[in-house]
Amino acid sequence: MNVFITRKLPDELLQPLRDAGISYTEWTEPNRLPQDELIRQCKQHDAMLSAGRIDMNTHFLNECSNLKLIALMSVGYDNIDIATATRLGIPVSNTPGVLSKATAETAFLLMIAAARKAFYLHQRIIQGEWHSFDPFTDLGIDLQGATLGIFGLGSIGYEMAKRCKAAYDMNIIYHNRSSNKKAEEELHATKVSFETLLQQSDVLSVHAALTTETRNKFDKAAFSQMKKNTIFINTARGALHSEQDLIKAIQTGTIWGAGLDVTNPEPMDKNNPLLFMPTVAVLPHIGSATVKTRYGMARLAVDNVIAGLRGEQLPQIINKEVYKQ
Ligand SMILES: NC(=O)C1=CN([C@@H]2O[C@H](COP(=O)(O)OP(=O)(O)OC[C@H]3O[C@@H](n4cnc5c(N)ncnc54)[C@H](O)[C@@H]3O)[C@@H](O)[C@H]2O)C=CC1
Ligand SMILES: O=C(O)C(=O)CO
Repeated sequence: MNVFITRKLPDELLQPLRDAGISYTEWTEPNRLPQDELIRQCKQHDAMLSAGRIDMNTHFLNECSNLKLIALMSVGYDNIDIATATRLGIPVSNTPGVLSKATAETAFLLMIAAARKAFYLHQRIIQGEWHSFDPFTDLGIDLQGATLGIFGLGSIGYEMAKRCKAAYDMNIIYHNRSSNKKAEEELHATKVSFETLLQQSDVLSVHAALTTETRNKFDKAAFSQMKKNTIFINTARGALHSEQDLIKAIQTGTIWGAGLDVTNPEPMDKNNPLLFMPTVAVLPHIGSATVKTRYGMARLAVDNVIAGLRGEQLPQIINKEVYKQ
């Protein structure tokens, strides 16, 4: 039994594979894995461990229907055609939970950075402009007691809400498909309509998966309903917001600013106007990038590979239906 791993992982994380008698090939090149090479590799392997965002479209899956499983090292699975994987009988797993705290901390960091223009001021210092800051006009905004609106109150949204409540006693409102009783009881969170979320949030933090329903959810119409002081945070997926509409909303003062860990496309162009706006903070999709979290994700992915190659049900299966066919 063997597995193709799309990126080099620390050797100690692969010991369980060796112990289980599973051999592996890692993609060690610094450049991104081209799809024809991915297909060539996957045709020669029984499983694939996807460490990094790779487009697993219908063509790829049809070509690689030999795979006994695909283990993603991410919680999001918008980059794989799950319906086709299911039709072909390929179980797909992800890594929920282990990355929730680290990703929420990234959202929290971006919120403060945008509120206090931190990334912009850092750039000014590098440019030798320590005194560029006007102490009466270049001020930030306070977060104490502000209203935090969460779009998609699942695992990461809950951790973000918990941090905002503890640090700033923020009032929590959320819009979700179902009620989150834990957040309502512990954080006094209130479920609201999408319109109320837009109209009442001082900070609006996006934590829902990218689906056909959520794509472009935050567009001109949405930004125009927000408050002038709203900070828009997105650590979910860049395609949930319209970048052009966000740029206009900030340039025209419709909203205050934004904190983005995800963009569309990734990487973001180095001349993107968002990178030069005082009230915007951008990070290169590092939500889960801490040692403990990344190791936890890799361990879960490896456990899924071992279970799948032993013919067992994957511990973190996305497409359970695959076992019912
Ligand atoms: N920036 C980063 O590095 C990371 C980004 N992510 C992104 O964060 C997303 C969320 O992750 P988790 O919190 O673990 O997922 P989750 O499944 O625990 O939470 C997502 C929540 O969004 C809700 N939701 C989905 N569609 C909705 C809609 N149309 N309207 C309202 N609510 C909706 C769901 O009901 C659920 O409660 C992932 O799908 C991924 O795209 C996840 C980890 C790291
Ligand atoms: O897990 C995810 O969905 C990510 O975006 C990367 O950790």
